[in-house]
Amino acid sequence: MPKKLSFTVKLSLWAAITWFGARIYGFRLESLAPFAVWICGTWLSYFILILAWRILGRKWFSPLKDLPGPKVCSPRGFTRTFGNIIFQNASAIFDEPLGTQITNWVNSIPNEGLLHFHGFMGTEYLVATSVESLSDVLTNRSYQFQKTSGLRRYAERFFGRGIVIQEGDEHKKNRKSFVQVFNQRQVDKLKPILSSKATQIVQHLSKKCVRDNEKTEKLATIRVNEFAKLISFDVMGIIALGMDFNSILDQNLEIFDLFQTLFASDSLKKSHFMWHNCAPPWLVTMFPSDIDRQMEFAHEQLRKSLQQMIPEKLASLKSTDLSEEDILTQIACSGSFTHEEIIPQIVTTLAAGYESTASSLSWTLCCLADSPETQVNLRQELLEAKGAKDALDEEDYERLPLLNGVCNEASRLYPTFAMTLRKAICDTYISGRLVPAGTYIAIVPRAINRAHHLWGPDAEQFVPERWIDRSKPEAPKFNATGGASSPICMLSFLYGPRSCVGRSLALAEIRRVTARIVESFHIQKSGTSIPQPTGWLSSGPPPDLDLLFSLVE
Ligand code: HEM
Repeated sequence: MPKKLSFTVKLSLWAAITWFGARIYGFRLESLAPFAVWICGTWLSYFILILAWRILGRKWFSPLKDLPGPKVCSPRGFTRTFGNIIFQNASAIFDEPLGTQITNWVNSIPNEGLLHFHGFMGTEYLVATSVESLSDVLTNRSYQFQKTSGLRRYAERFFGRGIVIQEGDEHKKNRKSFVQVFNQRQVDKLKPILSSKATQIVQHLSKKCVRDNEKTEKLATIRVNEFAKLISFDVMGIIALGMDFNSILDQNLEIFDLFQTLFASDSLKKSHFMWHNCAPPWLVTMFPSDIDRQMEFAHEQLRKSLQQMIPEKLASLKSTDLSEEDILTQIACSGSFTHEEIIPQIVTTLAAGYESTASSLSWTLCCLADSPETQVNLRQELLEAKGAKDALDEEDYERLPLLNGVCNEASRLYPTFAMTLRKAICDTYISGRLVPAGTYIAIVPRAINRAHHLWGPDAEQFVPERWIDRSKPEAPKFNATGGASSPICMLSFLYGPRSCVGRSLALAEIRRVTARIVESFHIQKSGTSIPQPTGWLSSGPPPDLDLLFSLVE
């Protein structure tokens, strides 16, 4: 079967079908109604032929058809047979919570590193499930797999052309500059700023506890995801732009709302993205929705502010001799980008870091609320490390085994980017298997992070201990792979040349805020269990989830 029908072949096919349609329906017609029947009939024939070609052709002739995979699951609300033929397992791609079906397949279908399934109109998907297949997609041949055109179009329209959606040589070149901006020395310089922000958060929470409940227990109900977003917004302001928005103190909330409009990933955004992904671009442009307008407005406002800030930053730098640590300054001074290129890079970085860090922090606090024993042990670890000091040293946060275990385990169980898709741009190989160009590869951090064959039978439970090496009981230390055979088994930040450049920074922030909160508060659930993740691209706890914070005496 040919890999791709060229445009000329498609056009000839279309012309032939139209001609046949005309022969069948058209030549005997005299009025307008039959003419409409002719048009519809022609297109229906065309549609059925393409459908049969795409669905049955791919099913019968696919070189991947012998790979194990799931049976077709019936999409809800559609007549079984018709729905099955058209949609097949497409619901696995837009699942809620994202990646749940694929996680079940990975844990229930025996395979040797690759699962295979068909999606909408017979589109072929592979799921990489072993260290070898993941290494091929994410490191060895990473530039042969690109992000989907739907995602790139969407991100470019609303965030601009930043590193997250760049491919090939353009990505390689810009990645080098980003790696320099986010290097360890740079992150180390930002750590004291993160610590002082964490202190401010705790002071604010303490006041809230007293304010909310003066008479009885000092208890406050915190809408955890909302709260984490304010923290993340303030921290992104500091690290990306060099300014503290102080939204945690109710300042600059109008800029926070712009961030929310642009970057928040809720269920409305999911349908918005699905529409942008599935409908032809001209149709999307022709019928702009309210969300389109709001996001474009927010993007424009952010762009204008950045446009104003860049020359000011560069001018102030001449006098301060490059002492500022924020990403905007660093990118502006790297000399790798023009003024116009800096803006989309910054907006994309904000998009990549804002919601993801907020969700990871929320999940860490939720997991601790669900595991009171871990909370007590962690408080103990923090108290012992602090000893007679006023506060932990910066190195303590990176060293303490349970603190690191808790943060890594929460982010393993609840990866904020639960699934991402790639498309093979040429014929290539994964685990020695030929993969034809055009095949989609589902990289599913939720499934890999919870895979029993990689993490053991307790893969779906919260076990911070797996990250602690107790081979020397008197000196337990952090185990960077969590007991898995390779670091690639923990995919929350992905792996290889397209992995998260902000990983160290995000973890440094989460550690500091978590440690300061656990030192000062007991965290309790308000319901009976931890809820399921919600959201489109990044999955966080439901927006209305409350946690109860009470002051530690
Ligand atoms: C816990 C928080 C975070 C998580 C879970 C996370 C996760 C990820 C993941 C999974 C990717 C790869 C996306 C893909 O290719 O499909 C990514 C890319 C990226 N992240 Fe993060 N991220 C976090 C925080 C941050 C922060 C704080 C920043 C910056 C301040 C940041 C900047 C970036 C950038 C620039 C990329 C694009 C890298 C590239 O394409 O080469 N991230 N992140």
